[in-house]
Amino acid sequence: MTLRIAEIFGPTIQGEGALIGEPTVFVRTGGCDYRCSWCDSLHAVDSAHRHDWHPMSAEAVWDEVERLSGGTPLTVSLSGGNPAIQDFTQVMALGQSKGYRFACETQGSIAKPWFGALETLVLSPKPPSSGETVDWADFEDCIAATGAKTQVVMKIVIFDANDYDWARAAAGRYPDLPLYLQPGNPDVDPDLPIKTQDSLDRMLWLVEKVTSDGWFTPRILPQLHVLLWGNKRGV
Ligand SMILES: C[S@@+](CC[C@H](N)C(=O)[O-])C[C@H]1O[C@@H](n2cnc3c(N)ncnc32)[C@H](O)[C@@H]1O
Ligand SMILES: Nc1nc2[nH]cc(C(=O)O)c2c(=O)[nH]1
Ligand code: SF4
Ligand SMILES: [Mg+2]
Repeated sequence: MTLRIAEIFGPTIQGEGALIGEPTVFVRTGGCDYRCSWCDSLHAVDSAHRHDWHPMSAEAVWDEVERLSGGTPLTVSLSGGNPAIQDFTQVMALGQSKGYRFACETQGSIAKPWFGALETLVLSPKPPSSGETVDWADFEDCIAATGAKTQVVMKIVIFDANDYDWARAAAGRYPDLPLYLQPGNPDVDPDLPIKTQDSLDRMLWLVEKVTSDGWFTPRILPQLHVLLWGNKRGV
């Protein structure tokens, strides 16, 4: 079984959501069934970049994760693109036999049996500003594919008031899923610096909106890696 890999990098810290701050190695797959207008990882989505994606065996992926982590077990973050297009059964079996844990970031459009072996499944349904439309039946198939030990969380990116209203309705559908809100980053060019004050202003806007509405369910977090490194790749 060959995997299409855009990049493997780390150790870094998880910059988003439930596991923020946790040391991790990222495995980023190539290819996505979505085309979000504001995607910050187009190098792993757009087929114009497919020549930079590497076909790798599960063993080769695992060897690289082990090398980067110096053989010390940590949480491996599967992201992309949409990692759910591919089959991580073997990579996870190799890692878990050595005490590594696995988290996966996906939009929730494709369910896979290997979700059942994940420690953490981060579902990030896409709000209207993305230009995509969520199929909630597919989303629920993803939840149903997880196992008893899998922590399932929802992380929603918010660019504007319309996204915010949409997130409230989406959260209402899944009251049992821990919810994380993350302000959208409109400046995703890896060659340009981010506007830090603008990022903080978007974060503040979101915090003030949630608190003034008395909506006390979500946690609001920035993309910590973007604040630290901007849009640099491989961190
Ligand atoms: C690049 S995606 C890859 C995984 C999967 N395709 C997904 O969207 O969940 C990883 C995370 O980055 C978020 N993201 C992508 N572009 C973003 C942006 N411009 N600002 C904030 N978050 C963004 C996504 O919503 C997702 O939670
Ligand atoms: N440090 C760091 N944290 C992240 N959390 C989600 C990421 C992603 O692109 O999936 C990401 C990433 O690319 N880097
Ligand atoms: S689903 Fe994720 S990887 Fe795919 S285009 Fe949207 S943000 Fe990018
Ligand atoms: Mg990212």
